[in-house]
Amino acid sequence: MQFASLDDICAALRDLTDVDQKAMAAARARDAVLTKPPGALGRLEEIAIWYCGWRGDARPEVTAPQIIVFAGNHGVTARGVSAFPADVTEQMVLNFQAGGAAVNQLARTVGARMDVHALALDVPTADFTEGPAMNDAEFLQAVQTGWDAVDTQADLLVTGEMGIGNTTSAAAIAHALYGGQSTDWVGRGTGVDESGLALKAAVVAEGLAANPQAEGDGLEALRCLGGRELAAMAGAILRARHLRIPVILDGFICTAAAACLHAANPRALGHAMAGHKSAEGAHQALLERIGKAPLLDLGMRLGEGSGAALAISVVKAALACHSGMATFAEAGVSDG
Ligand SMILES: Cc1cc2ncn([C@H]3O[C@H](COP(=O)(O)O)[C@@H](O)[C@H]3O)c2cc1C
Ligand SMILES: O=C(O)c1cccnc1
Repeated sequence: MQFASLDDICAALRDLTDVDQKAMAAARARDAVLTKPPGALGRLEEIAIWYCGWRGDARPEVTAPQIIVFAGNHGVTARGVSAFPADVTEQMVLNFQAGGAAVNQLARTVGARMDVHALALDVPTADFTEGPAMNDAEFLQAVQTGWDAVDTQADLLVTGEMGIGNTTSAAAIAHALYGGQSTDWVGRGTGVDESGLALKAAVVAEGLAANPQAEGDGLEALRCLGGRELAAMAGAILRARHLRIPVILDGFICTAAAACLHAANPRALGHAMAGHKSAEGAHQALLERIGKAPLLDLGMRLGEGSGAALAISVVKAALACHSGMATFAEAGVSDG
């Protein structure tokens, strides 16, 4: 798929594959005869059945998870919204490539392949308090990068991001999609103080005033208030849907990108689970808006795909139990 216009993205959001009901029913039937009291594996059972449905296989394993980290720079950093300088985006890309970031260690721990895509780091997006962050061509190219980055052979996908200033971008998207006050959606990000938080809220309000077309419109919110790495995450999540690859969402920024797809089509995130609840203040509220309950709550607030990377181990474990356990009949255990 080549995205030549915003209409092409709308079409990809409309024509969605769906879960395989037969595989899901078979998985549910298998779950009911495994050697455990009914429901005793809690959410692991729900995860396994959901995964089987998307993979079209009643007894799969997770063997090829992929983590993709997208990086982009944000013009809005000129407003002083981050505790760190914008140069850190590129420096962290080098760190990812050298294997030194937190997400590298988590990827290795859970046996995931990791790819890094730096998107035009030398061309930051426009400051969204002055108009759209990206023009159509820039936006389409970023979405395309995400779409193309997904390994068609992957069986689980995590999208992560690096982009100094992007918690402000994510807050602006949430505010555009769900209203309320800008103060409802801003958080500490890399660690701004009280006055930094107030500045972020003012910048988010200005961003919405400068981009009224973003209000309630998923793709316009992503183009006008997002960044290249957010657009790429959305492109990758949408591609995964077309390939029936289940997705684990990461923290506040990843969830904001995903929420843009959800706003465009409420069915768009059926193949996605929330990996964790970030300590970024508004993440829980954002997850509620897209109807997702997080798997983990470890006080993490890093981004990079780190929380979702860790949650790969939960999904792997759920499928190891579902596909590896003996049934009552096989094990000769009385089924009550
Ligand atoms: C060394 C370092 C590594 C990171 N890895 C992810 N982020 C996270 O922090 C940034 C968002 O916070 P803000 O909006 O306050 O700039 C993003 O790049 C996010 O991925 C990092 C931030 C830093 C400083
Ligand atoms: O929730 C996140 O992903 C997050 C929070 C703060 C800073 N960076 C990322």
